Amino acid sequence: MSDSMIQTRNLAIGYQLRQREFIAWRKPSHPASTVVAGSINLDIASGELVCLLGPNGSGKSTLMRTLAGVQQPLSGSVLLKGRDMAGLHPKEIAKLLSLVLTDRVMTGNMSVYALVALGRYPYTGWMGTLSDADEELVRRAIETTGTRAFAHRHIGELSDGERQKVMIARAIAQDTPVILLDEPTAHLDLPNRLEIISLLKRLAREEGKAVVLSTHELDLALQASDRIWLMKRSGDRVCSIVSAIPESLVLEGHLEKAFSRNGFEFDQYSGSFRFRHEGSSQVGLLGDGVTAYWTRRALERAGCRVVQGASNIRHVEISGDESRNMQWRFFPGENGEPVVTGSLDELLRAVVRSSKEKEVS
Ligand SMILES: Nc1ncnc2c1ncn2[C@@H]1O[C@H](COP(=O)(O)OP(=O)(O)OP(=O)(O)O)[C@@H](O)[C@H]1O
Repeated sequence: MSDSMIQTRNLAIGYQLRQREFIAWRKPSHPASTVVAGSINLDIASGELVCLLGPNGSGKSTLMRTLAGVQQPLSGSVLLKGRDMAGLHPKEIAKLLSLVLTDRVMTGNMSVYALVALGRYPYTGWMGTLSDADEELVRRAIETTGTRAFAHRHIGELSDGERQKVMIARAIAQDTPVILLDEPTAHLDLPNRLEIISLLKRLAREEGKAVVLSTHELDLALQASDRIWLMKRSGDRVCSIVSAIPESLVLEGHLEKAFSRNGFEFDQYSGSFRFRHEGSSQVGLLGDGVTAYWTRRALERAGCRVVQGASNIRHVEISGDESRNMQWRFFPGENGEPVVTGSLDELLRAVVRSSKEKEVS
């Protein structure tokens, strides 16, 4: 790819054993390092937003740190704009790549403006004096991230969401073609998560940045990313990474396999995991649209196995115009009188009552 920003070539990531551990464990067969993931061949181009997904402990932070040059690869290489990172001076790397970590920053007494201005350090002299152009970039980063309202405050006084935006502002002020973010949406409420993801999408689309963020938000990753890097554990506990567009990962069953747990099932239609309801009593459901969808969810939660369109068993018929005058008719079967309800709550009580009566008889 000609506008490739980061490429990895046969990269292996992980940890060298500390000398004490190495001596304690030393046997001819014992390795001197722990490989977290291997055979990693990834590529991100400018203008792309990539989400890095994977179960806890699969190695997302380790990969982020290795891509950022904060941690050495065990083997293989990382290329930044086609140049091997191992041969680049830290200042050169800082002009190409910025890293946003979630850890609480130890700069509580620093003002927001001063922290964002730190993003200009690769371009300033040892005194850190900002030129007019630097100041302008800092102001623009503050505007872009919507942090102007608290630019004069101290970092220690900010909420998690506000602080996260400031850390992103610092990365924007650093003005690098690549931005890496380790769990930028952790601890944030839904509106803040959406705001941060749409800001990152804008940076990719409008400013041509290559953005990689690690996250546990499956739904956001499926909606927002151009590509997902999914860390998958294989038999020997070393992870491998699948890189694909979100829809292919769902259709090919990779997400389901990577996060599968007993008691949960992956719904390929919504791209989300949900409780596996082992309902034994069957209930037919006649109706469609959003009301039918939530009626089905309610019946499953109450322990029913829902059979769409079946009217030859006990069943529910929905009528009404979605927003008003909704009616649920429950036919309990065996010539029982139908129960008509105007709310889902009442319907559920009628169905549960009938299930209990069936169990007793
Ligand atoms: N400093 C370290 N020394 C040795 N092993 C480490 C070190 N840091 C992390 N690990 C191990 O490396 C593996 C990957 O950890 P990492 O933090 O990269 O995973 P993660 O996918 O980011 O996890 P999470 O989703 O829980 O944040 C884990 O088994 C972890 O125990």
